[in-house]
Amino acid sequence: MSAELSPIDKAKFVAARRAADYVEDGMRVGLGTGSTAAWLVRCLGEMVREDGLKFRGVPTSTRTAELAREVGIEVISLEEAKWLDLTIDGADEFDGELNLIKGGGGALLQEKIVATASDQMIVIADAAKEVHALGAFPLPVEVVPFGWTATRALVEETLVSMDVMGRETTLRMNGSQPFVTDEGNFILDLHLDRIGNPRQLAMVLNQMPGVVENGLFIDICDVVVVGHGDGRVELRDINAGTVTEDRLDFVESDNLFSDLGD
Ligand SMILES: O=C(CO)[C@H](O)[C@H](O)COP(=O)(O)O
Repeated sequence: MSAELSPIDKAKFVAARRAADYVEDGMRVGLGTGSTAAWLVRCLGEMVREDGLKFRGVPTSTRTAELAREVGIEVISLEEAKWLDLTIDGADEFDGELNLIKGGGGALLQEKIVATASDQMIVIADAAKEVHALGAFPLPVEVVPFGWTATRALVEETLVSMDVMGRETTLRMNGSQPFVTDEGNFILDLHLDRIGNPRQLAMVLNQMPGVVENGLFIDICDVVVVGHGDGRVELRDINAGTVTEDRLDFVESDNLFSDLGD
């Protein structure tokens, strides 16, 4: 029941539920990864089953693909879709220009490919994800396993030369083994505190041998749907500014929210 969910889960839910309204019949939609994106996938599954919504989804991870199929969404590959009307995904941080850090769930590579193959990217996030400057959340960088220690050394040297604050770099682990992405790569997490020039850092990182992709999403996101634990939703549109809506009706909806909370 809704009362058992924490304010943060309610915030994620209302953001996801509001963003689901952007999906229309016939669309090809990129489906993000993470706990907020999982709420979205469940909401969309409900809309497919209960309201007859007809769309096809391109998942950004095996986890999301499994959940999407489970809830009744038609899943296709990006190759089949060719181009997407919309991608809806979570984020670890967003700033005032709607630039993002993503990859906390390790799916940044597929997420960036899918988002940039879309007419529009909508991010769903609880209000705690908003920052003045990106970088408090460790920046994920996907690297090929071959020579990863050399790649890490190069990344660290470059951060020093760019005078980026922080600079500690850790290999993401899954128990005693390195975490392996869906594409078979490793992830370095860059503990930077504050990124002064995210655009420059994103470009520099991607020029290094061994780096596959980084978690900075610059000029990719069009709208952030910000959820609050009391049911309020803010729409931050890169062109239209901020609109606030009271969506307690989502939280109080017995047949949707309470089912999803199980
Ligand atoms: O980038 C991501 C996965 O790679 C997620 O969108 C990000 O980590 C946010 O996750 P959550 O919604 O669980 O807070």
